[in-house]
Amino acid sequence: MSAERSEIEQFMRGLEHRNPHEPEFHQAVQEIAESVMPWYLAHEDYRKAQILERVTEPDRIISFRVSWETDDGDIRANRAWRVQFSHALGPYKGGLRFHPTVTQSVLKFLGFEQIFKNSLTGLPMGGAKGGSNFNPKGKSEREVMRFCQSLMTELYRHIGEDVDIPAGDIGVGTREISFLFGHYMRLQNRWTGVLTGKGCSFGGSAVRMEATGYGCVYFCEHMLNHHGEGLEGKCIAISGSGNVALHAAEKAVEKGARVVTLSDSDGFVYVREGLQQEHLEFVKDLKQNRRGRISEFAENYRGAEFHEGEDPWRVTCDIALPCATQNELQENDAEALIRNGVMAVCEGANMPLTAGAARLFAAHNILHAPGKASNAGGVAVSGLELSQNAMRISWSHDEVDSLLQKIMTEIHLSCVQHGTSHGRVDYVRGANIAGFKKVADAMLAYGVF
Ligand SMILES: NC(=O)C1=CN([C@@H]2O[C@H](COP(=O)(O)OP(=O)(O)OC[C@H]3O[C@@H](n4cnc5c(N)ncnc54)[C@H](O)[C@@H]3O)[C@@H](O)[C@H]2O)C=CC1
Ligand SMILES: O=C(O)CCC(=O)C(=O)O
Repeated sequence: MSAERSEIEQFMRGLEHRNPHEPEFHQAVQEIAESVMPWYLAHEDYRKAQILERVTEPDRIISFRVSWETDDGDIRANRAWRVQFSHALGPYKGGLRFHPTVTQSVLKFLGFEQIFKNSLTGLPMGGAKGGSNFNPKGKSEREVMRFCQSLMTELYRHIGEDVDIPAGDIGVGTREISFLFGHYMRLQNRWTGVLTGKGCSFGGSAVRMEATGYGCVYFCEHMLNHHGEGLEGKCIAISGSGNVALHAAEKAVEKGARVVTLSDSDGFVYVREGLQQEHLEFVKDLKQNRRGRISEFAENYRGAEFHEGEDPWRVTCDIALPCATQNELQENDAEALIRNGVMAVCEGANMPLTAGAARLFAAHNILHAPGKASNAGGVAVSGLELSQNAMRISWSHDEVDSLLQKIMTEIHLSCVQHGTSHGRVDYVRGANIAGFKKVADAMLAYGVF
């Protein structure tokens, strides 16, 4: 066994022992450890300062009960967390997720990834994530409002514009951010940019809603261009039908690609001719306002097929954009995509590939952009929202979009710079080393911290 391999195994054994029953967190750390270990071992100062051991231990985890009342007057209790992982590069920053699958392990993996993603944006932001096992599906507007207000009644003590600035994620969109923000103001009696993803008429930034999906397509285009290819005419399979999936689809269609799928947890829709803007508007209204299922799209449009209980990875495509959730694309899905000729996989979601699927793509030289690089556009525009709030100004759509494009270009360059060997770019390694190095240097500069 090589020295590197045995260091990784020894490090992971210790981490698993200290953090039992947290498989998602182990997976996210293992990916970073595999990428950075050779470089880490070559730098005695980082090793001596125990950077890897310290950066995998959250600064703190706040866990609390959220009690709320249903419309029928019944009392419910959920569990919520805020994982403040690292503020080495700036105030804690990262979304809130409301979904029944939320656990401490899921939020630790997301908070950990957020440290390096935020580092890649070049903006001064640390890494955090939070959320609750609350399921918004089937809840009335008033129930969601009462839940958000109860959650903020505890969370407000732990956040602040220079301390920790939450935002949205799965199950938390503009509606939820508005309820949370309104309640924060009531509790604190002051207006401050303590959350991002706010409505544009009350301190939100232009393009924040679109930024993750648009940024993912900008990154994908750079990755293709760098390898002598382009987006125009490419067939794209997208999973999910939420904020990230729909805006990725919108930008890809605008750039002349043929987007053939969208999905939710019930199944996927397939449109051979490619989705049009009119279809995307229908799904936006369906998901954001009517809160319906993707199958309703197929019921309303001839030529759209609904595949119940399946994910979209068996359709023939050039590019796959997984934009739903973690570990949604597994080894057998990767095999099917490779068999069908996929050339690039660009992650809109956080850690949507299992480790086995990622290994298969690497072994077949398929271009693979990890979420911490390709979906960083969302948090980057959140960073720009913070700047606008601090300056009490609003930038136009075009101003923010051009800054977003610039940031995605820089992130792509960082991946190329740190991930190229023998003429091939390993985007996973490049993103991990580029993101990690800045955090490690800051920790070193702070001394014992
Ligand atoms: N909203 C943002 O700005 C950012 C989001 N992300 C990531 O993108 C992904 C999607 O987030 P959003 O679009 O914001 O959330 P959303 O709540 O708007 O949409 C989530 C989508 O994923 C699907 N989904 C969720 N759980 C699923 C499951 N178990 N099986 C199949 N489908 C499932 C839902 O049906 C929905 O279509 C997540 O991984 C999130 O962490 C990453 C960066 C920023
Ligand atoms: O905008 C933000 O602060 C966080 C976005 C997020 O949660 C993510 O990048 O996964």
